[in-house]
Amino acid sequence: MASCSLLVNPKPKIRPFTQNHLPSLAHRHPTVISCTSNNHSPPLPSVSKNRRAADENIRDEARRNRSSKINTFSAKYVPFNAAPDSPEFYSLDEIVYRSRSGGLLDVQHDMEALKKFDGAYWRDLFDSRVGKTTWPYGSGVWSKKEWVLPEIDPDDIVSAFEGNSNLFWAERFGKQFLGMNDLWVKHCGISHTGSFKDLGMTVLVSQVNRLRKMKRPVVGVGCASTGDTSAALSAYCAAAGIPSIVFLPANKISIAQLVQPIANGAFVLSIDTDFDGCMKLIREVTSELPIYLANSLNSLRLEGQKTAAIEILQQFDWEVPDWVIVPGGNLGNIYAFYKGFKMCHELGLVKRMPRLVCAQAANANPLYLYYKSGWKDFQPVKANTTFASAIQIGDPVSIDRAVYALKNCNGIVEEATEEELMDAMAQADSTGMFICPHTGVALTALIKLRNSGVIGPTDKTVVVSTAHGLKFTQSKIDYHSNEIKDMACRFANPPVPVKADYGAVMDVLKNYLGGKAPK
Ligand SMILES: Cc1ncc(COP(=O)(O)O)c(C=O)c1O
Ligand SMILES: N[C@@H](CCOP(=O)(O)O)C(=O)O
Repeated sequence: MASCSLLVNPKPKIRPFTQNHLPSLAHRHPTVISCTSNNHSPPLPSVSKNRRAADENIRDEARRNRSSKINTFSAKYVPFNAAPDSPEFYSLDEIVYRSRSGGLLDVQHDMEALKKFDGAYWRDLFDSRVGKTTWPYGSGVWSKKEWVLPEIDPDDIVSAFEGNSNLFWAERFGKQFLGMNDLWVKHCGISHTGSFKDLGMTVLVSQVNRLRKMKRPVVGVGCASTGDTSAALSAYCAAAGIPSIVFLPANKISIAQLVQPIANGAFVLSIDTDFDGCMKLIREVTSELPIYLANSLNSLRLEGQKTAAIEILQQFDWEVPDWVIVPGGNLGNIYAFYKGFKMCHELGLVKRMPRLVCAQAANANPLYLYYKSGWKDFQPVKANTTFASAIQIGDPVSIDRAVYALKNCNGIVEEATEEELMDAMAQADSTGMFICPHTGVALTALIKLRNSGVIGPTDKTVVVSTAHGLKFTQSKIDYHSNEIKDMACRFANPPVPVKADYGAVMDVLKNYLGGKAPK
C-alpha cells in the first residue's frame, strides 16, 4: 500500500485526543499570513514561510512532503449492512462491485483508528483546509481525505478541486412562499461539470488511475447515465487521459448533458432504451470486458458524495440542521448523505443527526411507493417521462442503501407531480435562484411537509440542489412559453413582443410599472 499524507503542513502534528490539546492553526497552516502594523501604513501581510519554489507545482509539492507523513488510516469493501462478525471483505484495490451473495458493497473505514482523534481535532483539521490550493486538500472532497480514500497517494488523485459549493440562504423564497427564516439550498450543481456527481467521480477516477498504475486490467471506465454521471465521468477521465465509455438512453437527456461527454472525448453510445435498460447493459458489459464500472453501484462513488453532508455541517460551523432534503433516482446519494452525517456523529464532530427526506418525481417513484406501503413491498416501476429527467429511474440500484438510511434517521419520502416540480422551480427562480427540475422535486417535498406542519417555520432546513439549472434550460423555456400540455404554468414569465416604436415601448412599460409601486 502507498502511504498517505495526513496533514497539510510539512511537519504533521498529530496528537491523539488523550493529549488534551490540538496544534494551533498557525502551526498547522503552511500559508498562514501574519500582519504587522504601525501608525503610518496599513497592515501588510508577511510572505508565507513555506512557499513553493517557482519551478515546483502543487502536485510536486505534495510529492515532496509525502515521505515525512504517516498513514494511520485504512478502508476496505465489506458487504453492505453485513453482520459485525462477517468475515467477507475486499481491498479497495480489487475490482469488485458486489458481495459474494450478490448484494451491495460498502466502504468501511477503520473507525477505531479515526476515533483516536476527537471531534474537535477533525473539525479543526477540515476547517483548516478550506479555501487553500494545497494539493489535494483544496478540493472539498479531498480535504476529508482520511475519511474518503485514506490510502491513496496524492500523486494518483484526479481532482478539479470540486466541492466547497455554496450553501445559499434562500431568504426570499423561505419568507415569501413558506414563512421560513432558516432555509438553505446546498448548490452541489455549481461545480466542475454542473452536478454533484463530480464529488463521487473524483474518487472513482482517482482509484482507477491508481489501479492502472498498478497495471490492473482497466482499459476504460464506463457508466449508464441520465446525463450527469456521464458528464462527470468523461471530464475526470479526460483530465487523467483515461478512456471513458458512456451508455445514454436515446432522446431522454438534455442537449447540454449530451454534449458534455461528446466534448470531453468519451465514446458515447446512444441506446434505444431507458436508463434502467442502459444500466442493465453496462452491468453485463463490465462483467465481461476490462471496463471499470462508474455508476453508484460502485460504492467508491459514495465516499466522495458523502463529503457534501460533512461540508453542510462545516458551513453551519458544525451546527446540525433539522432537515436535509435530497432528490432521489438511483438512490446512491441519499445514502451518501446519511453516511456523511453518521460519520460526523460517530466521530464526535456533532451531537445528533438531521432527519433526511428523499424526494422523487411522481412519474418515477418506486421508493415513494415502497415507503407508502410501510416498507412492505418493493416493486420496480416503469419510469415515465419527467422534466426531472436525471431521476427518471424505475429500478434503483441502491434501493437497500436508501431504505437503510431513511429508517435509521427517521426519514421521510415525498413525491412531486410534473406541475408541482415545475411550479416550485419557477417560484425558486423568481427569487433569484436558477435551479434544475430535480431541485424543484426537492422543493416540492419541502412545500408539502411545511404545509402539513411536519417541517416548522423555524426549522433549520437544507434543500440539496443537485445540478445546475443551465443544463435544463429547455424545460424552463417550455414552462415560460406556456407550451406544456395540461399544465397551467402559473408562474410563467414569457417575453412581451413589442414593436420597435417609442410609443409602443412606453405603453408596455407604463402598464408594467403601474403594478410595481413599492409597497
Ligand atoms: C441532477 C440529479 N439529481 C438527483 C439525482 C439522484 O441521485 P441518486 O441517483 O444518487 O439518487 C441524479 C442522478 O440520479 C441527478 O443527476
Ligand atoms: N442521475 C444519474 C443516474 C445514474 O446514477 P449513478 O449515481 O448510479 O451513476 C446520472 O446522471 O446518470
